[in-house]
Amino acid sequence: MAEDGQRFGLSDAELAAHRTVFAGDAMEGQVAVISGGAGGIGRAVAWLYARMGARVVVTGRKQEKLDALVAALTEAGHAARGEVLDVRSRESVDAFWTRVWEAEGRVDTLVNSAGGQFPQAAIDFSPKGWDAVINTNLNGTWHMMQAAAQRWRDAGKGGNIVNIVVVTTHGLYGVAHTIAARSGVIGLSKSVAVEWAPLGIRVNCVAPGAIETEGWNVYTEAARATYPKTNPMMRVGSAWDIAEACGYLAAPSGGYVTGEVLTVDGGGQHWGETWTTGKPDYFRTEDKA
Ligand SMILES: CCCCCCC/C=C/C(=O)SCCNC(=O)CCNC(=O)[C@H](O)C(C)(C)COP(=O)(O)OP(=O)(O)OC[C@H]1O[C@@H](n2cnc3c(N)ncnc32)[C@H](O)[C@@H]1OP(=O)(O)O
Ligand SMILES: NC(=O)C1=CN([C@@H]2O[C@H](COP(=O)(O)OP(=O)(O)OC[C@H]3O[C@@H](n4cnc5c(N)ncnc54)[C@H](OP(=O)(O)O)[C@@H]3O)[C@@H](O)[C@H]2O)C=CC1
Repeated sequence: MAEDGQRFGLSDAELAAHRTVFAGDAMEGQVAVISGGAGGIGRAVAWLYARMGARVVVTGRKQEKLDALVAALTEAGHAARGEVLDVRSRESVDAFWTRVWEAEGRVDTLVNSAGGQFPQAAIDFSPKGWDAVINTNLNGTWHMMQAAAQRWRDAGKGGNIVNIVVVTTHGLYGVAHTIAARSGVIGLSKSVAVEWAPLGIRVNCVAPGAIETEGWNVYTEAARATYPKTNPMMRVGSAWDIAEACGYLAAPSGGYVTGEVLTVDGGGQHWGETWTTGKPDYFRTEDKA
């Protein structure tokens, strides 16, 4: 957590009222599972999907965060429940999917938003730190994807998966572990989009740019202050920007889209610099002219 313990992102009240282009029945009668569902992006997805008519099942490691979100959604008249789940444990993931299927009778959409990393020069990564990031972001995402796909195959009915990743088109300084993990998720998603098409399963990724959420507490204030300048729009995005991309992919609007990476970064992959650990002198070419 940052020294200042600052709060970032949208509140439940804001997410409940945020303007949306999606119809209130776009996901009517459907069930959506959202890992990391009480985090900044996952929470926005949960609110949007609930407002589109879906029953939402949110998971994460912290019971109190899930309870608060479920209470807010329920109070607003939406169907929601939360379950503690560490996506790194394959055993827990399988047990979770068995319970959800028994309780809900179906799942239509899985959004993998559980994830994260810490900023550090790659040369200093400890084996434990590397494993934490790879196990959470690559293995955890895979556990959820495969467990969902197996249930869809066994039920003879498809579904769709949205994996929240990171923009991997160029080196992102200070987070090489996560670029390795997310590149794996993107490659995996493209491969299984093909393998699982006969099962009626679509698999896509959303790659956010700098999106203001509580997850930003892991970065220094100085690094965060540069995030608006990482893209040609010269501003950060909100979790709602990512939620609406997930809405497009899960609803019938995304019905002919699979194996795709939808980048929502204000154009940051085309212009801009991101320095999660600060810009080293070596790269300050403007001072060396
Ligand atoms: C295109 C432009 C975009 C730019 C924006 C920035 C890019 C991305 C931003 C985001 O994604 S923000 C939202 C995501 N949220 C987070 O990242 C939250 C913080 N991260 C996590 O919680 C990660 O999931 C985690 C770090 C993998 C958590 O895993 P775990 O719970 O197992 O962690 P720990 O037990 O705390 O640590 C395990 C191990 O990892 C090493 N380590 C952890 N933190 C640091 C650190 N700050 N510095 C160095 N090393 C760290 C360390 O080895 C830990 O072991 P111990 O030393 O504690 O024994
Ligand atoms: N915000 C941004 O600028 C960007 C975000 N992203 C990615 O988007 C995703 C969501 O990030 P965001 O919402 O911003 O971050 P948050 O930190 O707010 O949310 C991440 C959530 O993931 C959950 N989580 C972490 N590890 C595990 C685990 N092992 N098992 C289950 N749940 C876990 C946490 O739940 P709990 O606290 O309960 O453990 C947390 O609620 C992440 O993958 C992130 O890296 C990508 C690019 C930019």
